[in-house]
Amino acid sequence: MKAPLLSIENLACGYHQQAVVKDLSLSLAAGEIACLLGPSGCGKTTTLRAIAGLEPVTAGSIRIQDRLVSSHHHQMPPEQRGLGMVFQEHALFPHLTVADNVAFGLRKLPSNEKAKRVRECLARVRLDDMEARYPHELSGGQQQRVALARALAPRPALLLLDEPFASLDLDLRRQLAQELGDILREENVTTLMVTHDQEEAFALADRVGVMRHGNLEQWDSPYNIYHAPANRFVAEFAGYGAFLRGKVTDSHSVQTSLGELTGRHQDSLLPGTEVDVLLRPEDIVADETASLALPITRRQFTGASILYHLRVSASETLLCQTDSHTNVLEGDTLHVRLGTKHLVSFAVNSE
Ligand SMILES: Nc1ncnc2c1ncn2[C@@H]1O[C@H](COP(=O)(O)OP(=O)(O)OP(=O)(O)O)[C@@H](O)[C@H]1O
Repeated sequence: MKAPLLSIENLACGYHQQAVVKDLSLSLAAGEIACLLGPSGCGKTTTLRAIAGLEPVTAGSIRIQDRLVSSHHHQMPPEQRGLGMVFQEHALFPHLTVADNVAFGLRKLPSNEKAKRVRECLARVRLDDMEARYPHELSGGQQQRVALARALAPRPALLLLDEPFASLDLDLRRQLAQELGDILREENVTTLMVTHDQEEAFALADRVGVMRHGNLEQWDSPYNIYHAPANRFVAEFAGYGAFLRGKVTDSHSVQTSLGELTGRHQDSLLPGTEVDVLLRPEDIVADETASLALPITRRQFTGASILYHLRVSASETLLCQTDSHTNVLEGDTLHVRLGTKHLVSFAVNSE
């Protein structure tokens, strides 16, 4: 089997004797795009900084292209790791033009090749007409594109992006995130990116890592993170959803207050086990002919769809997503049926 481009084994690192990243292992194949997600302070940036060689490692190892770059006993300097980086506050050189900023990492190339690569990278990020401008003459989004072009120019083995669009407004962020996917795939550059935005991660990544308290809870495809979450934390963190209490009846069903839910269980749970079943908004289907009618406690109109919060009991609320023409108002009831295709259930009180 081909060696992964990035391989991290049992990584631990932190600050001032305090462990921030604990026993983290993952691998990334060449050309793959991966996103790290997780609540603020869970160690995403620290992981990226350790890969970049900016933080020492207290245990475990990091390999890039099968070369050991970090372990407790060995730390290769950042500039020898073959990385491109765009970090949150990654300032461009203010006294250099856009073209000179992008050319910065290409000092070893002959000048005609350098100029060609600069033009190519600026075209990739759609800034080909801005070569002569200075950073202060660009918008925030354009500056981030230049930072990306600069990081891509030397054809890094691995690109590390730490919330590159965090400072931009939501519309621009979404647009750039979409373009970023195209740019990365055209350049065929292996990428590890930190983001707060789960939708951005799902849209962009081949692989998503969900972190909590310095641990990597799951490293998987976006589909599996969403539909087969490893635990309750991942289920709640990645995407909308609600839990409904029930009791396992057999390998294909759970009895709940709303009737029997059927589908294959993700894990083997013994009959009689009390569980919380994860129901995503698309598992609850609005259907005027359905006999089940639940009161609407909240209605979130997003333009393309509406997310209804439906009261099941004092402690249970379900979410139902419909197209935005379903014009039922808060306080009314919505007729729904349960449309689960598989069961994601966690034993009550499980982590
Ligand atoms: N230079 C530092 N010195 C000491 N502690 C630090 C330092 N940098 C980060 N930390 C601490 O390490 C923990 C992890 O921080 P990190 O920046 O990796 O989190 P994160 O998941 O990237 O968070 P965010 O999403 O808010 O950027 C936090 O508790 C933070 O306070």
